[in-house]
Amino acid sequence: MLETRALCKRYGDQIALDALDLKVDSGEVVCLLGANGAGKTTTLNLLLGFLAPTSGEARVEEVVVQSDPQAARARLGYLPEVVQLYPLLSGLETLRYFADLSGRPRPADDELHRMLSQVGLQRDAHGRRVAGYSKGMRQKLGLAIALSKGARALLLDEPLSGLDPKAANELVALVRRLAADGHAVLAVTHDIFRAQQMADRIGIMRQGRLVDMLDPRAMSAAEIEALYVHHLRDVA
Ligand SMILES: Nc1ncnc2c1ncn2[C@@H]1O[C@H](COP(=O)(O)OP(=O)(O)OP(=O)(O)O)[C@@H](O)[C@H]1O
Repeated sequence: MLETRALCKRYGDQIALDALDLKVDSGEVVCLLGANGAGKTTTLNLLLGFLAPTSGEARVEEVVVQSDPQAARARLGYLPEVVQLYPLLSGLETLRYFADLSGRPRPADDELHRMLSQVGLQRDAHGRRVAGYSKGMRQKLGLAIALSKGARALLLDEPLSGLDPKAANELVALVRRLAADGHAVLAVTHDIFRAQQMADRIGIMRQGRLVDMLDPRAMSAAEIEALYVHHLRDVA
């Protein structure tokens, strides 16, 4: 569902992304770990069509992003690190607003309630103003917005940052449920422990390159961390 083929991004002499080959299938969660500047956000931005590649290509459900960025984006759900919401709207009104913005017929309120419940927002929160939502509730609402397009491919940028352990656990469980439903999820994170819980595969990036792909089912978080640190040391 998500694919990059020899994807490169250069800024002058600076290589932000170097020949990335990556595939995320339906039902799969892939987490990308990497130090600051490793190329993680560049990867997401190329898949979103926010950046043009220097060479190679990015595909969303076989649509080449650079050829048809609108069609590719229509197939993508994106959860940015900081979800921008209107504080005076309720969760339900927020979904109505984004549904209207999309230009597609707005789903009935029952369906919007179902989407909010699907991401774990309790019914009594649906009508409450977003201003009173916790960070975890905002992330869940952000995911509901992403899902309300019907997208099966999801990009998550630091989805767990700033969440307390309970909220982080809930979000991890939600991402696993979405994968079980057939979504393909690519998540960027610095959280090795949560990546181990959430991912089917963990990619380690360094200086624009994917230097390792780990199976978190076969490793403990401590073993993943040790390998990660080893890769970081290689640079120094
Ligand atoms: N507009 C730009 N002009 C020049 N260099 C850039 C630009 N955007 C990104 N870069 C460089 O590309 C490289 C990859 O950046 P990127 O933001 O993808 O890293 P990252 O892995 O997401 O880091 P972080 O964990 O800090 O978010 C970095 O060296 C960065 O300085």
